[in-house]
Parts: sequence; C-alpha cells; structure tokens
Amino acid sequence: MSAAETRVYGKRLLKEAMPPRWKLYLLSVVCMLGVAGFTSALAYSTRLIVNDVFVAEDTSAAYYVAALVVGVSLGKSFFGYVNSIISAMFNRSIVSSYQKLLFRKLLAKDVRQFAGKHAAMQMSQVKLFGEACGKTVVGATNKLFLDIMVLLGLLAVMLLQDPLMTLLSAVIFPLIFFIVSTLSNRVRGAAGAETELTGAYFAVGAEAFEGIKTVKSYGLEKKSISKFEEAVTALETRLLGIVKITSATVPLMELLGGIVIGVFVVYAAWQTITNGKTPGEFTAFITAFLMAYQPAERISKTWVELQKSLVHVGRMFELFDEPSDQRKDGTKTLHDVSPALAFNDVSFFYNQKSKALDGIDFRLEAGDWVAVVGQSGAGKSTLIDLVQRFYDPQEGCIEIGGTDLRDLHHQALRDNIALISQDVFLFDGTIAENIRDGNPEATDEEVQKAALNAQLGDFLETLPNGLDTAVGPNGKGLSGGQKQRVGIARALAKKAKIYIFDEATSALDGENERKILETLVREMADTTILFVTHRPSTLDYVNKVLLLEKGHMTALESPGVMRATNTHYRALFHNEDAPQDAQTSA
Ligand SMILES: Nc1ncnc2c1ncn2[C@@H]1O[C@H](COP(=O)(O)OP(=O)(O)OP(=O)(O)O)[C@@H](O)[C@H]1O
Repeated sequence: MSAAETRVYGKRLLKEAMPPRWKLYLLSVVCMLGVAGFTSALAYSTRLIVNDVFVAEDTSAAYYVAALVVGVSLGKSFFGYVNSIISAMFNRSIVSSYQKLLFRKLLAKDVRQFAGKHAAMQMSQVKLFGEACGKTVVGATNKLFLDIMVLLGLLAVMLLQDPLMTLLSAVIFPLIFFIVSTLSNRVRGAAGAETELTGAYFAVGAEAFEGIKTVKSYGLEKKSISKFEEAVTALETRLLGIVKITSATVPLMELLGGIVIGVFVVYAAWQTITNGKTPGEFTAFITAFLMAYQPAERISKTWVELQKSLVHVGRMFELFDEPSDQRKDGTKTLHDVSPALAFNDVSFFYNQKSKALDGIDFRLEAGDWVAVVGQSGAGKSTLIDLVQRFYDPQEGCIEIGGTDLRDLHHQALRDNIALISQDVFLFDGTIAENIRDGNPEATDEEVQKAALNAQLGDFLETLPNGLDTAVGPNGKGLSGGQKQRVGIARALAKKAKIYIFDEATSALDGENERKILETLVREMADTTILFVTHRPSTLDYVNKVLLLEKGHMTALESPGVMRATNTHYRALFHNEDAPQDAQTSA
C-alpha cells in the first residue's frame, strides 16, 4: 500500500472517529497544552537555578526557585496523568467501536465470500484492524500532537536563550525527515504481510484444537505442532523485522543529537568565554535541547509505527468498501403466498469448466415432500444452496410462489426457509436459547412444543435443568443425535414455509427418526419439504423423488414409480448393481 493511499485512509479514519469524541478530545488538548507549557517552564527554570541561585550566590532565591520547580513539576505530572487516562479511554473506545463495526460488516458478507477462509482468520482481522484504528487515531491526535507541542515549547525556550544556535540545530531536521521517510516506506512494506501471518497463526492453532479427536486418534500431534511452529516462526520473523525498523529511529536520532551537542559545547564555551554569555543561558539552552530530544525521538518513532497501523486501517477500509453482497436485493415478500417451488431451466457452475447443475426444470406444489437423491457430487447440496440463494444460477430462474428469488427481499427468503443440516451448529448457550434462535418471538410453550416434536422429551427429563441446560461450544456437551434434534427443534420453532433437511437425521436412531417424521406428517402437511438423503427410511414419507445424476435431473417421480422403473434409483437405495453409465461414488 502506497504512502498516498495510507494517507487517504488515515484521513478517512480521523474524519469518522473524531467528531463523536470531540468533547473528550478537547479535554485532552487542554492537558497536552498543559504538559507542553510546564515542560518548557521546567527547562527555563534551570536558567533561574544557575543564574539566580549559583551565579548570584543567593541562598534566599533558592527557596522560591525550588518552590517554582516543584510547582512546575506538579503541573506537568497532573496534566500528563489526566492525558494518559484520556488517551487510553480514547484508544479503547475506538478499538471497540471498529471491532464491532468490522464484525458486523464481515457477517453481512454473503456466503461465497467466506469460501476457503478460516474463521480464525476473520477474527484475527477483527482484532488486528480494530487495534490499528485505536493506534492510528491516538498516535496521530494524541502522541504526535503532544510531542509536537512539547517540542515547540522547548524550541521557544532555546530561541529565547540563543537564536543562532537554535537555527543551527535545526539543520538536523531535513536529515531526520530523510531517515523517517526511509524507515516508514520499509515498515509499510512489512506490515502488509503481518495480517496474513497473524491469521495463519490463529487458523493453524484453532484447526488443531477444533479437530482434537482426529489429531489424537491419527497421532497427528507432530504434524499440528510443526505447522503451528512454522506459523509462529514466520510471524515472529516478520514482527522482528518490523521492530528492527521501528527501533532504528531511536539510535539514529540519538546519534544526530550527540553531534549537535558536541558542536554546541564548543560554540557555548567560545560564547561564554569571549562574548560574556551567562552560564544560566547555556544551561537552559542545553537542558531544553536535551529535553527536546525525547519528544523528537518519539515523534519519529510514532510516525514510523503509524505507517504499520495505517496499512491495517487501509486493509479494513478496503474490506468495508467491498460490496457485502454483489447481488441486487429484491423488495417482494412472501406474505400469503403458497410455498410452491419451481426451478425453470436452471444451470449453475462454480467454474467455467463444468456445470454443477445443468438445465434443472421442475415445479413442486405446497405440501410436496421431495427426496433429493443422487450419488456423491451429483449436485444435491448445490441445488439446496440455490434455493437459499447462497448463489444465483447463471441460467434460468428459481421461483417461490411464482416470485423469482432475485425479486424477493433477502429477509423474506430467510424467514420462509429453514435448513437443518447434517453438521448442526449450536451456539454456546442453553437448549432453549438455541431453539429460540429459530424464532426469537417464540413463547416458552412454543419452545417446549418444538423440543417435544423433535423427540427431545426423554432426553430433557434426564437433565436437572431441562431446556435451560447449557450445550457448550457448538453443542459439544451433547451427543451427535441430541445435537441434531436440537437443530430440528430450532427449525420447527421457525415455522417456515419451506424446509430443507440435509441429511438432518443421519445421527438419529431409526425410532427417533420415525417419530420425528411422523410428527412432521401431522404438523406440516402444507409445507414444502426437501430431504437430501441417503437413508431409505426417509423415502417412506415423501411423495416425490428427484434424482440427480452428474448435475442433470433424470427423474422426478413417486418412490413407487422410481422403484419400479429406475435402475439408478434402485442402485442407490436397494443395493442393486448400478447400470453401466452410472458414475462411481466419490
Ligand atoms: N465451492 C465449490 N467450488 C467448486 N466446485 C464445487 C463447490 N462445491 C461443489 N462443487 C462441485 O460441484 C459438484 C456438485 O457438488 P455438490 O456438493 O452439490 O454435490 P452433492 O450431490 O451434494 O455431493 P455429496 O452427496 O457428496 O454431498 C461437484 O462436482 C463438486 O465437486
């Protein structure tokens, strides 16, 4: 990212982040001016110490000068303390608000934009970019501002003591500028890769813990450790590279300062001896110079560090600016519409080479229960992803109740479709909370009913807290079958018009599956249901079977007709040999 680009992003951040916090910032400016004023006064007081007390040999002056020094130090400390608190508040408030905003923006992106990205990667971006916003704003408006104020105050003290020498010391500024801009360019280059490396560090670590059972049972500890160590080393090398660059500012500045002091000592000796300059003036100048040295060092260091944060801020704004969903959202709703589902000559491909679905054409009426079947890779998951509009088909259109999905408001679609997938995801909360995720308005009775319909009754009776039992992260406290039933209860609570059961009963025993399906028959006669299934038992409950082969729909018939006439179907469900042209199961 170029310096010009980072500048644009930096300005944009300041424009967004400063106005809502202007009152706090005003208070901080008062404190910074206080610190700068008292720091300059402290440097100036050395002139009084040397001239009024030591040169004049006046002991009584020592009292008022001492009182003055104590008073000035007190003022500097007070304003410094209040300013540190304000800048910490400022930092936290900006970090939190941008982390919240970034999380929202990421979550609003459509499913395709997450393909191939690790969840830990997303979270590391939220953390890193949010912190970079805090560092940028506090660095630019507080750290830099404060040090510049202090530097200007001390320069004023130096000017008062010796204007010529002050101007001579200013020749180091172009040198400082050159050093700082060289280091800044190098930091910007190095900072870009830090985001990816931090993401990889979290992703590799999280992967090992998420798959801990696989790691243990296949003895993959060594592989996981070596992958993690590689990620840590790569991150460490990169971070060290950045530290080497940012840390170079301080010694380089010290070297320049040392040269100036050396020149000044010779000049001051000559001035004091030949031109009658007072030792107090010499002391005040050198003190102001030495004190100015620290803020000048900090300014260059802060500036170089800012470049790194600005690269992260830039990355964050690039993410903000990417449209969350490139597809247009419709405006229509599905009120009072029957959930007839139609695919009109639909084709879809993930990549140009081969179509995952080719010319799919069918119409299902409200109340149709359809088993979507086919060999692995035939296109079943793609078909249900299209129904949920995770993707749009490149050819043809899909309609619910006669309305093209592209004309529907996305919320209308979400409200009317419930998906229960094989790998049910549960949030870390109670069973009741997870069921209520299907319908936040559901009453306690409705939650209870959904749980009973999903055959959770017997299980709940064994739990001291019943529905209020915590399920653990992603339902890790439940068995696979219990988790699936909570997922089914959540979908039932939603009262959608179209249900998609994607191998949703795969972890259930035959009896529980049968009871759930019988409940569905009672409660959901008018609902359109798609079952993606490999289980013959489910076929007893459907009135149609949609057979997919290599992306083509080759049949849509009742299970009876399919069994009597379709050899591919019999090969899939009734253990007959597949016909010659059937593809091999993946
Ligand atoms: N995200 C993707 N990117 C590229 N190709 C994909 C993607 N997802 C699926 N495919 C390809 O699309 C085709 C259909 O895949 P799909 O997952 O829909 O099949 P499926 O019938 O659900 O298989 P299974 O029963 O194994 O889940 C396959 O050839 C698959 O390799």
